[in-house]
Amino acid sequence: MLIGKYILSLDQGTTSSRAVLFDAFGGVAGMGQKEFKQIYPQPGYVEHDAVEILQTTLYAMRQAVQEAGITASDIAAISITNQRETTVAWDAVSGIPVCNAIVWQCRRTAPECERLKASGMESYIKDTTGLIIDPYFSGTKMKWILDHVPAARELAKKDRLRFGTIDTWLVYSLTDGASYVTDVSNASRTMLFDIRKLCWDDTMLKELGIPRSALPRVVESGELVGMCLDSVLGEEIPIAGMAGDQHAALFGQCCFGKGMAKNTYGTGCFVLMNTGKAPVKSQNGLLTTIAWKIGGEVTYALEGSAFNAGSAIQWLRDELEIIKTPQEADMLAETVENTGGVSFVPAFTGLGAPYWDMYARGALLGVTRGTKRAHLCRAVLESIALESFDLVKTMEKESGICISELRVDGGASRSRFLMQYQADILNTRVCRPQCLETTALGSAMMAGLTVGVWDNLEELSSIWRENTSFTPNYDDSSREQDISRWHKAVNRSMEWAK
Ligand SMILES: Nc1ncnc2c1ncn2[C@@H]1O[C@H](COP(=O)(O)OP(=O)(O)O)[C@@H](O)[C@H]1O
Ligand SMILES: O=P(O)(O)OC[C@H](O)CO
Repeated sequence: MLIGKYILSLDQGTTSSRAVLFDAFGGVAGMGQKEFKQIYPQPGYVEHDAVEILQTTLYAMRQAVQEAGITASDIAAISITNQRETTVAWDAVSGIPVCNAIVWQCRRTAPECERLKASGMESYIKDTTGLIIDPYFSGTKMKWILDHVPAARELAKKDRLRFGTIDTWLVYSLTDGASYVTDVSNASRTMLFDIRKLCWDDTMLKELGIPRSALPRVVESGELVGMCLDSVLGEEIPIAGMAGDQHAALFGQCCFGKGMAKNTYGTGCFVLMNTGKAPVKSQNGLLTTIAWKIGGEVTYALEGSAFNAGSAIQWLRDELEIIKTPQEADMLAETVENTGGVSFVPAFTGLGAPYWDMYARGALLGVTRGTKRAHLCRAVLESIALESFDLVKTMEKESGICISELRVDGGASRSRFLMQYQADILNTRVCRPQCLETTALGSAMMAGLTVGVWDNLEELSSIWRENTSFTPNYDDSSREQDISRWHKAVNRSMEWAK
């Protein structure tokens, strides 16, 4: 352990850019955070401004360092973890994006996905990339940009177009174009990457018309990839770790052993299970993905993804304006004994695992004249636990492993009501660690291993500490009733936008 040095972990999420400064004991020495605009140009479309993502990241980095009262020379390395699949396209010469980033939640490429399904590519895509055909992944987003943004096509002709997920965009910008890289975990979310051979897949590139020159070099999750410019924090700092946020969270929860799983409650909910050194092909609507590659060794994971979770709480706050803060939803939910028969399905942008319905849309059912906002808040919070129930049960069925303890993190895991209901509905212990910035911590751990702040996984495991445990306290018949009503509601929401 290298005491006295810090890792600056950049966690670029769907709703905010964060920077967390960790010390060698995994303690948080400083933090910066800034929300940015969510752009909804039309129903089903979600965009971000990539320049705003960079600016908010720079702001958060400086804020974290200032809060800790340290200087750049105290920072051993920077690590990057990011919302995955969100796709940026830019000009290699100017470094300027050609359009807004297309966010992972965006449904605009549903027609292209229909075409891929009709062309009989489904099983090839599943075998090669581990993924299911859905607008979620970056490949069809890149094709959409090439098809609809004339500047992108022009740049592609001149070999000047650069595509990237957010990790790539940030490293490129922080190194002034010197490093054009992505890590294996992010690459495995593009639908263009062969997760066994660990290279871009020519068949998929050809199928979607993506030029090879417009894709980054693929690196390990813990690797020295470049130097962050001295103009950012006053001195050059090595960038030594990169991973998709859900993969970093699995690492930060110290799920190093086969069969260990976590659920992250951010904008969406993502259950990942470490499946060891070989990819497991899912028969039940889960994704096969690369967890990380460290020290030359690849670890694989199974993933269940739900697209909307914390975003439903934000919807109560920002669109319905019936709460002022997420905490208020929690408080209101506790004031009623149940939802009063109300069910909510947060399918704002379709349904992910295990349903994979790109045409599902949000549903609010069972509303009566007596329905109060407290019932609605409770129904929204319960829906997050119920969709996670589907993910966990599918994971158990697929892996044959019973998840006896669910490690949780992410913004919405702060909700006491949600965590207790999660334990109740799963009939499983839910365990929340001391550090809820698990994504940032996991990414810091990857970089820390690279630069020698930590020496091995055992040392990292000693950093992880449980903070709160939620034990199930619900009777079987109520549990069964809630689950069956949830599935009835999910069925009503399906294919709504078709
Ligand atoms: N105290 C809280 N109770 C419930 N939900 C919360 C609370 N604090 C934050 N959230 C939810 O957490 C989400 C943000 O979590 P975060 O992990 O930062 O997500 P992301 O990385 O997707 O931006 C928001 O959608 C918000 O609704
Ligand atoms: O921003 P988050 O934390 O909800 O994570 C988004 C996921 O990476 C999308 O795949």
